[in-house]
Amino acid sequence: MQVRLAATDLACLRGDRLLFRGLTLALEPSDALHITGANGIGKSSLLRILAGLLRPFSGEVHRQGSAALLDERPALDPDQPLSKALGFWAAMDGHDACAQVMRRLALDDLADVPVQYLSTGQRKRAALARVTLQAAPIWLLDEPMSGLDARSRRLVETAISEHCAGGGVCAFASHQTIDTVAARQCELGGYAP
Ligand SMILES: Nc1ncnc2c1ncn2[C@@H]1O[C@H](COP(=O)(O)OP(=O)(O)OP(=O)(O)O)[C@@H](O)[C@H]1O
Repeated sequence: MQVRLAATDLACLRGDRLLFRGLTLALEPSDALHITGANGIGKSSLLRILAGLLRPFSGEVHRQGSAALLDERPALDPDQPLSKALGFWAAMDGHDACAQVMRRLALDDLADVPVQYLSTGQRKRAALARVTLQAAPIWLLDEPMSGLDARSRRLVETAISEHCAGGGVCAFASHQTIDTVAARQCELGGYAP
C-alpha cells in the first residue's frame, strides 16, 4: 500500500492563540501516532490540519493516500436507519462491504435503528464503520475510545490494529491508550510565547 503522512514544522493559530509550533512528524505504512495533551491544547485542530480541513498557520502537510477523519460529525443521516445511512456512503465509495463492516463492529443488531437514536458508544462505532467503509489508508481518529464500554473498546482497538497491520497509518487523539498498537507518542504541550 502506498501511504505516507508527513508534516513539517507545523504551527497552528486559532483565534489569536498560537496552539503549537515546530511540529514535525512522518508516518509510514503500519505506523500509529498517539496524540496527547490537555483539553483545548490543539489535538483536534492538529487532526483537522492533517486531514486538510484546516489550514496551518505555517508548515506543510504531505499525504500519500486518501484520509478518513473520525470526529464528532460522522455525516450519517440522522433520520435513516443505520444500515441505510452507512449503505449510502458505501455505495458512494463504490463497494458493498457495509454488512461485513457492521458485523465486525457489532452493529448488525442496530441496522434498523435510526441514527439519531443511537447511544454515544453506538454512534462512535457507527462513525468508525463509516471511516472503515471509506477504505482510506490514512485514519485520523479524534477520541475514538471515548464513551465506549469494554467490549466496544476492544472492537475499536482491533479495528485500528488491523488497519495498521494491513499497511495503513493511524493518527489518533485520545486521553486513553490503545493497547493493540505500538503507537509513537506526540504530546502537545502548549506554546508559551
Ligand atoms: N474556530 C475556532 N476559532 C477560534 N478558536 C478555536 C476554534 N476552534 C477551536 N478553537 C480553540 O482552539 C483550542 C484548541 O481546540 P481543540 O479542539 O483543537 O483542542 P483539543 O486538544 O482537541 O481539546 P479536547 O481535549 O477538549 O478535545 C481551544 O482553545 C478552542 O477553544
